[in-house]
Amino acid sequence: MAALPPKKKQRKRNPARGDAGKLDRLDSLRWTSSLPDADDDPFSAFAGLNDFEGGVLSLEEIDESEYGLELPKALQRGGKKRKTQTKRKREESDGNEVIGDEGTDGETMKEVKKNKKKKKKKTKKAKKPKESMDNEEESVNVVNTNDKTDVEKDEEDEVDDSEYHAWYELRLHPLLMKSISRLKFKEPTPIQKACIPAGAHQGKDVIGAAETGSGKTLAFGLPILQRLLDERDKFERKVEERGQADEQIVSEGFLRALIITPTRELALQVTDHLKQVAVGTDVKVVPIVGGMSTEKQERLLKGRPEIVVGTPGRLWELMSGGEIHLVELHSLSFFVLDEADRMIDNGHFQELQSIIDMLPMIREGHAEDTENCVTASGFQRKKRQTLVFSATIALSSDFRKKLKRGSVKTKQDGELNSIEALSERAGMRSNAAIIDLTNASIMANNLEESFIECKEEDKDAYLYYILSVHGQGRTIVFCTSIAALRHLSSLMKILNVNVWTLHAQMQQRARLKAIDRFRGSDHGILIATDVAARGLDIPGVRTVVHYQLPHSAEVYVHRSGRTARASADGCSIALISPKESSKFASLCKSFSKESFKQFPIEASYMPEVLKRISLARQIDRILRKESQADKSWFQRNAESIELIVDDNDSEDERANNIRKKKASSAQHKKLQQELNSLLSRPLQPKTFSSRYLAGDGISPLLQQQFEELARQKLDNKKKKMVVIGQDCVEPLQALRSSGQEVSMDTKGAAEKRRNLDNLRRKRKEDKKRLHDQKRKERKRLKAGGD
Ligand SMILES: Nc1ncnc2c1ncn2[C@@H]1O[C@H](COP(=O)(O)OP(=O)(O)OP(=O)(O)O)[C@@H](O)[C@H]1O
Repeated sequence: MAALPPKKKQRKRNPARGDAGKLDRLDSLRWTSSLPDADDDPFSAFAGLNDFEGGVLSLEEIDESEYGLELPKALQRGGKKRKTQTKRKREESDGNEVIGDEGTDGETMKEVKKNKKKKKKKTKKAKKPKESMDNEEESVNVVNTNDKTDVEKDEEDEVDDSEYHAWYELRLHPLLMKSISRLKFKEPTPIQKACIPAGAHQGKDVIGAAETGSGKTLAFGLPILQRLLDERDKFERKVEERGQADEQIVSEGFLRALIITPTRELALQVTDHLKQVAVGTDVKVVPIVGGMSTEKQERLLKGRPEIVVGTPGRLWELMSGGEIHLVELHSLSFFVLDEADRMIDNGHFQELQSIIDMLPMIREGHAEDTENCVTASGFQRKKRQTLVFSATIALSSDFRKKLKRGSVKTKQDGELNSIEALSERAGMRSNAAIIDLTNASIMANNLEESFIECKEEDKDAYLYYILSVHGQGRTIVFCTSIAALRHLSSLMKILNVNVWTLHAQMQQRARLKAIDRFRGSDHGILIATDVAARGLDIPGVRTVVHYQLPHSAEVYVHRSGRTARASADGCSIALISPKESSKFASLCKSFSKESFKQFPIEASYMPEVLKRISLARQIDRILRKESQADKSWFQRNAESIELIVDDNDSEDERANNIRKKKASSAQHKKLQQELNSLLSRPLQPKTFSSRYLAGDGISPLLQQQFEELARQKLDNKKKKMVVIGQDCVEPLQALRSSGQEVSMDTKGAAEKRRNLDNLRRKRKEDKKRLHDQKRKERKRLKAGGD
């Protein structure tokens, strides 16, 4: 085991330098005062709050091969030294001299083409010897061995380079351009366009804010890869010029970029995304997250990956244990906080703070302190860059000034309580590029938001309506508490609605499997807590349902942002109970929204929906009771095998329990039969008539469905009855065709909320006064008695 991490170095405040700029928006969106009381929420809303880093999980090993985390074979056998990459890299990069700052736009793409041809020839040649490749060669590249087939496949696809001209001005390395064209990203997204020059070519720190799904991962990922490839090429040129190979330095592989994300799933996704872009390069990307075996991760780190993506908990566990690759940070060139505000949000960022304190100190205008460095190359000793990204970052308007003065405030006990304090502590410089591309509403442009006002107890029915009438495309249903999630998933299963669940108390393997299965199902339904709110990038999510409102506007933004990603569209539906209405109004106020679309409900479906829900709830109750009864059965059996269990039931009580169980089983059977008969026929409006296709007061949606039905009936007279609504109209379409804009009385709601807060405060003060009075009285009586 390596030695403990070096002691924290004392930091100097950065001297003021550079232009002062102001960021005059992004006020905090929080509505913390509205945190619901436990009794506000039938599912005890706080149960799911502790989602950070996955909550309490057993560290069951996940199946590494399923997530591309397997170790190189040579390492599995005990860790052989990495073969020098320089030569191989040089072969691959032959003719790639026109790169980075030195290349011109046109030349960069020409190089890609030229290399493609060369590569084609080489791949053909290389194919045979591959089988006889020695183990050392295999160990060199975890990514490349798998990736070569991708590259080969890609090369067979003819890509019209002219389609990618929008990327030219970003002057990316030819190998990166190759990946971009393979991924068919025709042009950089605005945040990529803005961040890549600052991060990749000007070596600046960057704070980036842009809407969800806008490509922020590559906005920080491409600058990292660009700089690594650039440095490598320059180094190789130098070596060639000198005529001697100082390969020791480069081939040893220090940690160059440390990317921290708030959740494990996000870390794995970011790793995957970067690997896709790093195809064909030697750069290795490794995820370090909880839920995997620590030993295996340590072996993974023996491969000396240049980029590590991880969650704070596991990273700090390994760092504080002296894991050599993670504590040799003198060559670290990038420190990245993805979804940075989430790290602040949650009170448990002690580990993150400790990690930041391990980073070598940066003095403005100097290379970082490298007095303890052993072999860092001159190229690697450049300044470390700090990149901080999120869709919802709140910065004070004078943040840049504060950075210059070094006066960003931390809490009194030295805890980092803001993204600003965190950034400064990580070494952010005052000339950082602050790029805020969020619009006034912060929401993604292609997202249609809507709401349904309903009683708390009717939420299940409305959700069932959405899923069964409009069950098109993937849907994510967000709950605030795990209790609500469990209730919902059980109910939906009883109703034969196939759902997957994701929450922090699940084992890591199950969490990843749920995501994988959801990803693999075109009309899948995922019921999740806020552990899935941030960063998850699953294509084809058409609808997000907020079954319970989240505790902050930021979380609402991130949840909704699981749909309408990249250039796709999508819709969100918030189910609002009377108790949540003032919270919802605050939300509208946060986004300066004066009106909101009401999701159209075809009321004539509801009697049937409610009937099914009522049966399902009764069955659910019986099942719960039965599982309780099963526990006492278990206790009885435990006794028979001499297991000591607490059981004070008398014989009579036991007999009684068995009788009850039998009775409830019979009732269960009856209810299930009734439900099955309802479920066996399609859900249809009560007023539906197969003979008359018109009626007064029907909604545009129903009208549209009737017309569709009429068309189909005409087409094929023998055809069976068409199911209205099902498989017809997805939520976004229904919303667009018949959603009504409703103006929000944000002032009235704010007033109501203030009154409620005042009332609560007054009650609390009265209680305290009464308590004090009683205490004094007791004291006085006691003194009198003495
Ligand atoms: N230039 C591009 N052109 C087209 N698609 C892109 C481009 N860059 C990234 N994407 C794709 O857009 C999707 C969203 O990207 P990404 O996950 O990085 O968004 P994000 O801004 O980080 O979102 P969030 O804030 O929710 O975490 C991904 O599927 C990614 O592959």
